[in-house]
Order: sequence, then C-alpha cells, then structure tokens
Amino acid sequence: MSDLATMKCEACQADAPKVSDAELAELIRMIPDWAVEVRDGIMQLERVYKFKNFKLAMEFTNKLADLAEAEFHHPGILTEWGKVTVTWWSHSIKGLHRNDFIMAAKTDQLLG
Ligand SMILES: C[C@H](O)[C@H](O)[C@H]1CNC2=NC(N)=NC(=O)C2=N1
Repeated sequence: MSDLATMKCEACQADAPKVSDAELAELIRMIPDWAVEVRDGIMQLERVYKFKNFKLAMEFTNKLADLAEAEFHHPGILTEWGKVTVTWWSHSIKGLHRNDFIMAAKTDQLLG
C-alpha cells in the first residue's frame, strides 16, 4: 500500500492549492483502483467497492464515516445493495487536494 495511507490530512483552507497536473499524474499512480472524474467542472476521485450484500456494504460505509470524522475530510458516498461508490474531492477548493489522495488510500485500507 502506498505511504499515502500513513499521511494525515491538513485542514481544508479555501486558499489551499489544487494538485498540479504533474502531482495528479504522480498521485493517481499510487491509488491505481481509483478513477479521476470531472463533474460540474470539479475534478474528483471515484471508486466502486463491491460487496456480497447490503449489510456488508453498510458496514463498510460506517467504517468510512468514522474515518472521515477522524480526519475531518468527508467523501461522497452512494451505498447500494452489494456496492458502495466513494467520491473524494475538496469542497473548499472545488477540486482535488493532496488530502483527497490520502483519504482514497486510507479508504482502500478499510477493506482489511
Ligand atoms: C466547514 C468545512 O465543511 C470543513 O472545514 C470541512 C469538512 N469536510 C470536508 N470534506 C471535504 N471533502 N472537503 C472540504 O472542504 C471539507 N471541509
């Protein structure tokens, strides 16, 4: 697992820099199961996790909620029967910050 998962998020400041194209290219390689999406002009990281049923999907969702609260950085989450779609971006800068890559790597570690 990339050492991204061992890093801590920094506070979300409105004037924080978005990742540069070069940083994006480097960071996305560290989280190969994640895709870059652009929605309403906002760049986001997204991954779909598959589960055997809704109960397991919900358990994962609750672990993710605890992680988000611990880091005070929160994802978009769509929880359905057998799958959870997780989307990370930084609302304060309307785009991708290093925090989002850290949180994506930490999300992967929840699978245990
Ligand atoms: C007030 C503001 O919502 C908070 O500072 C935090 C909460 N969680 C957050 N989560 C995400 N993804 N982006 C933010 O900018 C953010 N800001």
